[in-house]
Amino acid sequence: MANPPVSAPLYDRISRRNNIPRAIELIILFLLFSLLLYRLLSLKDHGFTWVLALLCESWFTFTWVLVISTKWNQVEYMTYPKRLLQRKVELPPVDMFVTTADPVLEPPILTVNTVLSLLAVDYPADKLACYVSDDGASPLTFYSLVEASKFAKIWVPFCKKYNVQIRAPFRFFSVESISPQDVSQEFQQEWKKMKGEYEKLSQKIEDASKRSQPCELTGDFADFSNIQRKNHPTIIKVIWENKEGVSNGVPQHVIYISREKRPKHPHHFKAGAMNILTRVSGVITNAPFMLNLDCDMYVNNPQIVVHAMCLLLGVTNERDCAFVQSPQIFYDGLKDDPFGNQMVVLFHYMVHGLVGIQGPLYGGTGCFHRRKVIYGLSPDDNDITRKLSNEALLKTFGRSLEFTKSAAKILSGMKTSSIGPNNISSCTETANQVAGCDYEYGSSWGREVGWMYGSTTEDVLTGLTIHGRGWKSTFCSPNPPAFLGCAPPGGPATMIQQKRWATGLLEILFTPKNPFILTLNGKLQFRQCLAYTWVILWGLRSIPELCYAALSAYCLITDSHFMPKVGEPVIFIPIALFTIYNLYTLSEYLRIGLSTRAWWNNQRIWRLNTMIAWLFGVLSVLLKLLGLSDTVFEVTQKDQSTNVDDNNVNAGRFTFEDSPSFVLGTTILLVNLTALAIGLLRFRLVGGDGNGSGIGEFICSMSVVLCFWAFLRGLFEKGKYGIPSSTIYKSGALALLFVQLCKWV
Ligand SMILES: O=c1ccn([C@@H]2O[C@H](COP(=O)(O)OP(=O)(O)O[C@H]3O[C@H](CO)[C@@H](O)[C@H](O)[C@H]3O)[C@@H](O)[C@H]2O)c(=O)[nH]1
Ligand SMILES: [Mn+2]
Repeated sequence: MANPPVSAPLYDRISRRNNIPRAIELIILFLLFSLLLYRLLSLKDHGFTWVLALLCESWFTFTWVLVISTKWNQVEYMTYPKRLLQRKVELPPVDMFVTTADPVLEPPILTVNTVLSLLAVDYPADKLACYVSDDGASPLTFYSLVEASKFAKIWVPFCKKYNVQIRAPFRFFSVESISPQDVSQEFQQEWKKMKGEYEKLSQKIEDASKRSQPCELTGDFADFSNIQRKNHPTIIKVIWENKEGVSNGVPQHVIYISREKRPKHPHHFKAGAMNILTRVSGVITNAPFMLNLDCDMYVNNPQIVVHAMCLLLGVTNERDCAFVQSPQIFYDGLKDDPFGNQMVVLFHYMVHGLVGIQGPLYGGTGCFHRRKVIYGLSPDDNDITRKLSNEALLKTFGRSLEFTKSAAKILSGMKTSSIGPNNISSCTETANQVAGCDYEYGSSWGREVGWMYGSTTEDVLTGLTIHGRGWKSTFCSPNPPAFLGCAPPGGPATMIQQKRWATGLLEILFTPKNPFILTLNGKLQFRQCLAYTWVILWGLRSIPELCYAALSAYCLITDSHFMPKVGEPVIFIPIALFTIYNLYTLSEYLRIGLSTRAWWNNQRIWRLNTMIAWLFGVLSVLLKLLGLSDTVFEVTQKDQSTNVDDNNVNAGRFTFEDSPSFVLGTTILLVNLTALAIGLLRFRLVGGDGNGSGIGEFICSMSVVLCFWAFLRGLFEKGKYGIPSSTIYKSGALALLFVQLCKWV
């Protein structure tokens, strides 16, 4: 095949055809409106149940409008890295960031693998630097990285020589667990050697983690002695510095940062860590592009940096590409997604819909940023010079002259072709200064520049701010997938994560950067605003869903109804809605090759997430608004492999613990079980007179019970798969209370 001309585009933007889904979505909307109309017209003949049902259904309809708008034009990007390489242009430098926060919840071997996979990407090594932020201030993490960097010196050349695809060794050796047969003798030998070396490395880290200290805290480790995790000075360590230029294709620098922490200073969780990474790298390498990864997400496609560059460099107008987001895809996903945390469908339809509006949300990991965008630039900033005055720079970026100089370079678009000072130690003093916990006071960090503060989903807030300034973003989903991460392993961990998301998203509503303000006063597009609204109101959806679940139970208990009766022709509306909606969501799964089982699991788990985790999210935002407690970023537990547990047999099973979330869940289940029992008993004794509860209420309560199937099983199980008896007692009492209340009302 002839080479494409040098002017061939670096990417294509392709619209998906989705006329049939659109039509079905509109039918569902029509049915929803009909239901609302019916409620309104018959409101005066019914009591508060009707009003409550009307309110809930209005909210569902509102949500559905947001969904339709978001999914309307779905767009994909195709990138052509070969064309970029053919152009023989000089590729720009990239600073790569990794965040980790807790050596127990986030085993260092994971961080090590993420870093190794980054160091081995296919990109000119002299353009790359890697910075690791450790909010755990853990000597174990530092030790692991030091050991890993030694291994990197053989691992990176090995990957590049044989062009291996998976460059995170733990995956490479588990996917290809036996030495490959159909390859050269030489490769087989090196493969064995490499496997041995990697095993040594993991053993070292494993052993170190069992000791109270990984090694003696002297020399390079002295900074870690006598420190507390939440109270210590900045620790910056140059793990690896390539003074004599690049050798063996290993990137220039690997730098470890544990920012200063003091009990009285807010540290803003991950957003704070990202800002420190930005500033420290700013004074050292100051690359115009930055890639950020969570510690639990490794590079799965070594070409990804070049793919991203196709977009970042390929757009004719920079405003079309403030950042390049890759999808979150997870390795070792359990079959049929029992915890509903792989989010494949969400990404496939909703996110691609966003891609067709103003671009995907920033997802916190797997994202390439333009540094100048992070520095607060707008696409049509005309008065750059005003921003570049010394005074303005110091006010915005803080008191470090060196840093403001580096920021000025970025803002004025000065090219930095290769990176770094030749000697990092010359800038460690500045680096320490900008990593200090009082550095940001009086500056614009977290408000106008950098990662934004005020939400535990700093990613969405930061992306929203960028879109609000009029930038667009792009999506990069090459094959094989760019990055693979690990999903929370099990019931409680998923709940914690969902709760944090709902909290953080709702917090955004109460910041000056909420999507409505940014649409009115800023440059957020209207439909992008609707999409953001859909996301940030996740938590609030818990209330109508809970009311709806309670409503059907209430009706069964009191022999009343909130659905049309069987005799009425309008019963057709809810039945059609229920059927079409479920078939439609099922088809979304089947169309992308997922199973019916996966659909079923996801439908159920998302009801649980909504009713339980999101409600607690709403509560924590309420407590914050009332000034009673602040929201925190609870780090999710990571396992290297999600199915080491009990040899896979129990891998997908829900686990429980004694926490308010599970009390709520168990209560909902018990209430609906009781209601069904009461309803059935009455039906058998007195028969239906057509005025009390009917098929509609039964179906609703049955669906709730089906959604809470995991809890139903949990009632009868022991150990971690069983609901603790204390939880059952509390829920039982609450359920009884509910039944009594129903009778009194
Ligand atoms: O004080 C903190 C807390 C967390 N982290 C890091 O933040 C990342 C994400 O934390 P994790 O517990 O894995 O949360 P997830 O819910 O899995 O993260 C998703 O949601 C977050 C909040 O929306 C985003 O920041 C993440 O990128 C996105 O993957 C990890 O690398 C942590 O080490 C810090 O650096 N400092
Ligand atoms: Mn994570």
